[in-house]
Amino acid sequence: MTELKNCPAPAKLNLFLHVTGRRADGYHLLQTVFQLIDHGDTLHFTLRDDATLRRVTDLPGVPEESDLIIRAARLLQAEVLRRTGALPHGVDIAIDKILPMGGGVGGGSSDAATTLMALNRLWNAGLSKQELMDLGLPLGADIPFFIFGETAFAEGVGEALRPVKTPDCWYVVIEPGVMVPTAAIFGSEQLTRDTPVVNIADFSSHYEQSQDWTGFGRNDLQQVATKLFPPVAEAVEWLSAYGDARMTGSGACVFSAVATEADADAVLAKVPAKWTAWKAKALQQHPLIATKL
Ligand SMILES: C[C@@](CO)(OP(=O)(O)O)[C@H](O)COP(=O)(O)OP(=O)(O)OC[C@H]1O[C@@H](n2ccc(N)nc2=O)[C@H](O)[C@@H]1O
Ligand SMILES: Nc1ncnc2c1ncn2[C@@H]1O[C@H](COP(=O)(O)OP(=O)(O)O)[C@@H](O)[C@H]1O
Repeated sequence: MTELKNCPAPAKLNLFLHVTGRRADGYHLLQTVFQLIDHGDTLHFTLRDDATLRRVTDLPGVPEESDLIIRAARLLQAEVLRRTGALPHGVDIAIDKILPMGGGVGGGSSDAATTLMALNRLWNAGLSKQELMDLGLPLGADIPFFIFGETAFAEGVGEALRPVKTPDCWYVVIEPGVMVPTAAIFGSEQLTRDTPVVNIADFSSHYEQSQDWTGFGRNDLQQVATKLFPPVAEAVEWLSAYGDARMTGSGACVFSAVATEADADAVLAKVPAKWTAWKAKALQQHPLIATKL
């Protein structure tokens, strides 16, 4: 095999996100549910004759060397060299980028996760799922989740994962048009860091009992993000007229659950033209799992 085309890198939504404490190194302890959705980037990998790793698509604002795709590929290439004593082939990586950057939908992390899974296969590197997750974690806390490959209840900084069943619904997602820097949100003095710990059963029973689409818990990062970035507050306020609108991750995207695709279309038809908005269906599994990558 010399190429892998059309590899999906789906987005995630944080259905709730609680900050429950802080580690000694300053990183925040979280509880969250990562929901996979059927909207994302697409990556294409072609082996090269030399050992060079290249991104062949321009991504404005993200230099090739700092792209998480290239950084992930480099990490795996070094790991293969360490294990086998031989440097694997280089690769050209093209990306159809549709996910907003700094949107809280995990685009960069998902791109990196798909890269690790695809190159593990192309290079016959033979790393286990857990080994790939461990390799990806230093690049970004969301990367292990995308490799885990199932909608999950997460703890720690997001790396302690358990599969969880979530509603089989649709989501309307609004991009408020700003990029929210994650560090600024976690670094804010206004952030509350003491939300009581919940159980996975609390989350599951919420959806068994609720008759509407009100979400479980809340996003503790939302209050800080909406104060610092008024367009996020505006999007939450607008979408709240149609359901329980909340921010995903550290923002900026805002989402609301609806029962059907037709319900999503009805809301999308009313979204003000100044915002980009889209619909997505909840997924229980990463689409790459079905292709046995
Ligand atoms: C908030 C979440 C929720 O899924 O996702 P996004 O909204 O970014 O997609 C993640 O926890 C994002 O984790 P990660 O992707 O590692 O964040 P980065 O952008 O690398 O972190 C930038 C900075 O935020 C702080 N940070 C990040 C994560 C965390 N649990 N505690 C922190 O204090 C650290 O200071 C870190 O240096
Ligand atoms: N392949 C990539 N796609 C998107 N962003 C990337 C990528 N590689 C590096 N980045 C950097 O990571 C930052 C966070 O991007 P992203 O993961 O899309 O947002 P979020 O973490 O809010 O979901 C971006 O601002 C960008 O500078």
